[in-house]
Amino acid sequence: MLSAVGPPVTVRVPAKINLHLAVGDLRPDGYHDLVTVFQALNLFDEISVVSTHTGRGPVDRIGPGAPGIELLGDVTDAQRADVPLDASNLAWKAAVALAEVAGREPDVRIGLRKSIPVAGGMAGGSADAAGTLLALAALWRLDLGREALMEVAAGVGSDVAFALHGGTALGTGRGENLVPVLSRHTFHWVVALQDHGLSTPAVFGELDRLRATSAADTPVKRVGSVEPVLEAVASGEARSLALLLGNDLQAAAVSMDPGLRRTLRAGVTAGALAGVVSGSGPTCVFLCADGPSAVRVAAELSGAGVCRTVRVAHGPVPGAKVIDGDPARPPRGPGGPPAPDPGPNMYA
Ligand SMILES: C[C@](O)(CO)[C@H](O)COP(=O)(O)OP(=O)(O)OC[C@H]1O[C@@H](n2ccc(N)nc2=O)[C@H](O)[C@@H]1O
Ligand SMILES: Nc1ncnc2c1ncn2[C@@H]1O[C@H](COP(=O)(O)OP(=O)(O)OP(=O)(O)O)[C@@H](O)[C@H]1O
Repeated sequence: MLSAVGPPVTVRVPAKINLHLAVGDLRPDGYHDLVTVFQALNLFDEISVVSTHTGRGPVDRIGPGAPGIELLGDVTDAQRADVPLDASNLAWKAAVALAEVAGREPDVRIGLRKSIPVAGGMAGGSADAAGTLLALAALWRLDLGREALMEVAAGVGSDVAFALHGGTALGTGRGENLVPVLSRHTFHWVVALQDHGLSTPAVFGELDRLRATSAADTPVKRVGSVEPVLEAVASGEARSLALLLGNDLQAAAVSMDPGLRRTLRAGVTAGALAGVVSGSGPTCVFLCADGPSAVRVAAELSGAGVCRTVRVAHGPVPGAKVIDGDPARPPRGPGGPPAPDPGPNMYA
C-alpha cells in the first residue's frame, strides 16, 4: 500500500514485442543500430506515484512515505529477487531525469504492480520508466509536450519511448526514433514466459561474438528488409506476417539458452502460425490465426513443459495511459473514464 501525501496518479503501460529486429554492428558508444517493428500487447504493468512532499518543511526521508520505490500487488519471489528497489530501478532513473527537466526534487514514492516478465525481452523496466514519466508529468502538472517527454524517455533507455508511444511503430537508431506504423487490425499472440531472464547487454554481446567467430561461408543469418513486414502489418493478414517474423537476437538468445529451440518448436506444433524470440529473450511469442486459435495453442503449450507460464494476448494496444488520479481529469467511476481492459488470460 502506497502511503504518502496526496492521492496517487496511476498509469498503465503495455509490454512490447518486436515483430522484426535487425541489429547492425556494434557502435563506438556500445550500442547497436536497430531497425525494428515494435508492437504493444495487452500485458501491462501499473505504476502509481504519490508526492512525499508535505509542503510543511523538508521532505521526510524515513518511513513508509519516504521517497523511493516499492512493489505492489501479488509480488512473486522472482520479482522480489530481481527487481532492484534502489536508484538503479529504471522507474527511479526516469523520476530523476524528469525532476531534473522540471527543476525540482524527485520527492515521490513510486509503486510498481508488475505483470510484464522481468528480464524477459518485453521491456518491463522500460514500461515502468515510461509510466513513471507520464504519471509524474500529471502529478506535477508539467506543461511538457509529447515530444519533450519522448526525449526524456529516450535518454532513460532505448525501449522507453516506445512504451509511451504504444501501437505498432518502426524504431530506428537505438530503437528510440519512432514512426507509427499503419495497423488497424488486431493480431493474436501466445506469450511463453520462462522462469529465468536473459541480460540484454549479454545477448547483444553474444550476437557480436557469434558474428565475429562464424566462418565466412556460413555467416550468422540476418533478417530480411523491413518493408514486407510493414505491408503485412497494414494488411492485417496474420498468415503473411507469420512468414516474416524475424529477430537477429534470436540466434544469440538460443545460443545462451538452447532450450528455447524446443519452446519455439512446441508453439508451432501446438498450432501457432509462427514463433519468434521477443527482443533479447527468453520470452517467445507465437502468432496465431485468430483469438480462439490462440486460446487452443496456449492450452496445449502450457502442458508441454517448455516454459513457466503461457499467456494469451493481443496487439496493438495504446501506449502508456493515465488510468486513475489525474489531477486534470474526473475520477474513475460513473461519469468518469471507463475501467481498463482486464488484460490477457493467464494459464498457470
Ligand atoms: C532488445 C530490445 O528490447 C529491442 O527492442 C532493445 O534494444 C533493448 O532496449 P533496452 O533494454 O531499453 O536497452 P538499454 O537499457 O538502452 O541498453 C541496455 C544495453 O543493451 C545493449 N543495447 C541496447 C540497445 C541497442 N540498440 N543496442 C545495444 O547494444 C547495450 O549493451 C546497452 O548497454
Ligand atoms: N522497473 C524495473 N522492472 C524490472 N527490472 C528492472 C527495473 N528496473 C531495473 N531493472 C533491472 O533491469 C533488468 C532488465 O529488466 P527488464 O524487465 O526491463 O528486462 P527486459 O524486459 O529484458 O528489457 P528489454 O526488453 O527492454 O531489453 C532486470 O534484471 C533488473 O535487474
